[in-house]
Formats: sequence, structure tokens, C-alpha cells
Amino acid sequence: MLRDHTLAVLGAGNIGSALVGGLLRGGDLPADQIRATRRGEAAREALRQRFPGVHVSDDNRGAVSGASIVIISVKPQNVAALMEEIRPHVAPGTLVLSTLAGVPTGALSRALGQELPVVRAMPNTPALVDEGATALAAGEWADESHVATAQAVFEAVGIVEVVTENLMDAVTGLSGSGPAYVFMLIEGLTDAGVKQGLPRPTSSRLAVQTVLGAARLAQETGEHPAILRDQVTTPGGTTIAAVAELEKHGLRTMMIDAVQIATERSRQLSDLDG
Ligand SMILES: NC(=O)C1=CN([C@@H]2O[C@H](COP(=O)(O)OP(=O)(O)OC[C@H]3O[C@@H](n4cnc5c(N)ncnc54)[C@H](OP(=O)(O)O)[C@@H]3O)[C@@H](O)[C@H]2O)C=CC1
Ligand SMILES: O=C(O)[C@@H]1CCC=N1
Repeated sequence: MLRDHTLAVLGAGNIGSALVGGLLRGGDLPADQIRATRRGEAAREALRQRFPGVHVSDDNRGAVSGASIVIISVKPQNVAALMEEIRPHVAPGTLVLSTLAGVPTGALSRALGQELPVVRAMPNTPALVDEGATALAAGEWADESHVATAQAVFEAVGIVEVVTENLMDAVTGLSGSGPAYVFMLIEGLTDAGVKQGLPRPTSSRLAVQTVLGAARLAQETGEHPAILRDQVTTPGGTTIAAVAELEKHGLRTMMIDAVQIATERSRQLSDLDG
């Protein structure tokens, strides 16, 4: 469904380049229908090596001219200047996809000075290995066909959930930032194994596979996590001793508080000018 589109990815860093990679791997779009921008020359050269055939430049205006989909994936502090730069060059009807944390679709339409179809997306870095989790929300002038196109773009790198825009800050706090929490968990488990005498590489491999395996078990069985946890927990055994310790330290409350504070931070980022 993307074959007839020309895509401009403005700010092809972690997230933008993950999308380019996924679209090319999946054969969704030919390389010569993709334009990617970065300011740094060395970074642009790296993109050219990684994605042969993709038009890589620092020319945001040129990238946007004639593009039917424009993905904004710069950091929040760079977006106001970028909007100013491309504003006269975005054609009416261009689908604008934004991965910016916190920034509402209305603020982007206003900054671009048009009633454009804007779809807000919150992907996450596992998109780099096609295991991303993205939530999408339609702005005021985006209809079902725009959301379907956005869905096709982000499904190139993982699963997609469509939500209403008022839930996007919560998504940012949960799955947008979530990989960082899981990496901290992996790091903690690895250190814990090392403390108990395991060689670090062994401990690291066991920790990573435990997280991956548990996630896949939850996904493939669709069981409630409490049931899966019970399956591990032998009466009077090792697991219940550890579970009691985690409960004592308030693991669940810690996660609830962390996601809440990240959600609030996302709301604070709503101002385009920072
Ligand atoms: N990282 C994450 O886990 C997630 C990030 N996001 C959001 O996605 C956005 C991008 O994040 P991420 O990919 O991590 O950030 P990166 O810093 O990796 O990528 C953004 C890139 O934009 C480039 N850039 C900045 N200004 C311009 C400009 N004027 N023209 C062209 N390129 C420009 C920068 O490269 P250079 O300096 O070479 O120009 C930079 O590499 C952010 O807004 C973030 O909130 C959303 C979900 C998850
Ligand atoms: O930390 C951030 O602001 C971005 C948004 C979600 C993940 N990284």
C-alpha cells in the first residue's frame, strides 16, 4: 500500500533510520522513493553506506518537496526551527507523521500553517530489530486512510496500536520509554548473577534470554502474567522467596510511579518551543 508514496524522513537518527531500515527490508518502498536528512556529514555518509539508493542529504526543503509522506523524527529541541524551515515547502494533503514525544498534532499543524493530516506516532527502539511497539493517534485533519498509511509505515518495524491522542503521553511513559526500564532490569539481573558467582558473559546471556523468553511466553500464550508467574513458583521453593523480597521493595509501585512520571514529562514537552 506504500508503493506509490515518496517518503521524507527528517532527522534520520535512531528512530528515523529504524523506519527506513524496516521499510527497505520489508520491500514496502524502493530505496529511490525514500529521502533521509541529517545535519552531520559523517552521519549522512553512514546512512548512505547503510541504505544504498536512499537519497541522503541535509536539505530538508528539498526532501519535503514532492514527498507524499513526511516523517518528523528530530529531537524536540530541533523541531521549531525545522518547522519554520519546511513550512513553505509542504504541499497541501501531505501526510505528516511525527514521532516527537509530547508534541500534539495541533501544534504541528499550526507550526506548518496548514490544515494538514498529521498522525502522531510513539514508536520505541526495538523497532531497530523489527520488534517495535508503536501507538498512533490521528490529528484533526487525518482520516482513516491516513491512519492506515501510517499503520503500514510503522508495521514495517513491529506492532501498531491505534489510540486517541489523549492517551499518547501514557503510551510514551509505558512503551516509548519502556525499553530503558527493561534494559535496567537486564543490567540488574546480570549484576545479581555476577554477585552470586556467575561469569559476567554467562550471566548476561542468561538474563537477556530470560527476559526475551518470558516476553514471548506471555505473548504466545496470552495468559495473565500472574498465572505464568505461578507456574514458576513452587510452594516453599526459591521463586516465592524472591517474589516476597520484590514485593517488600514495592516493584509494582515503582513501575507505576516511573510510568506516571514519564507520562507527566511527556505532557510537559507539549510546547513546540520547549
Ligand atoms: N529514542 C527513542 O527511544 C524514542 C524517541 N522518540 C522521539 O523520536 C524523535 C527522535 O528520537 P531519536 O531517533 O532517538 O533521536 P536521534 O537524536 O537519534 O535522531 C534525531 C536526528 O535528527 C537529526 N537532526 C536534528 N536536527 C535536524 C535538522 N534540522 N535537519 C535534519 N536532521 C536533523 C540529528 O542528526 P544531526 O545532528 O546529524 O542532524 C539526529 O540524529 C524524538 O523527538 C523523540 O522524542 C520516540 C520514541 C522513542
Ligand atoms: O526519552 C524520550 O524523551 C524519548 C521519548 C520516548 C523514548 N525516548
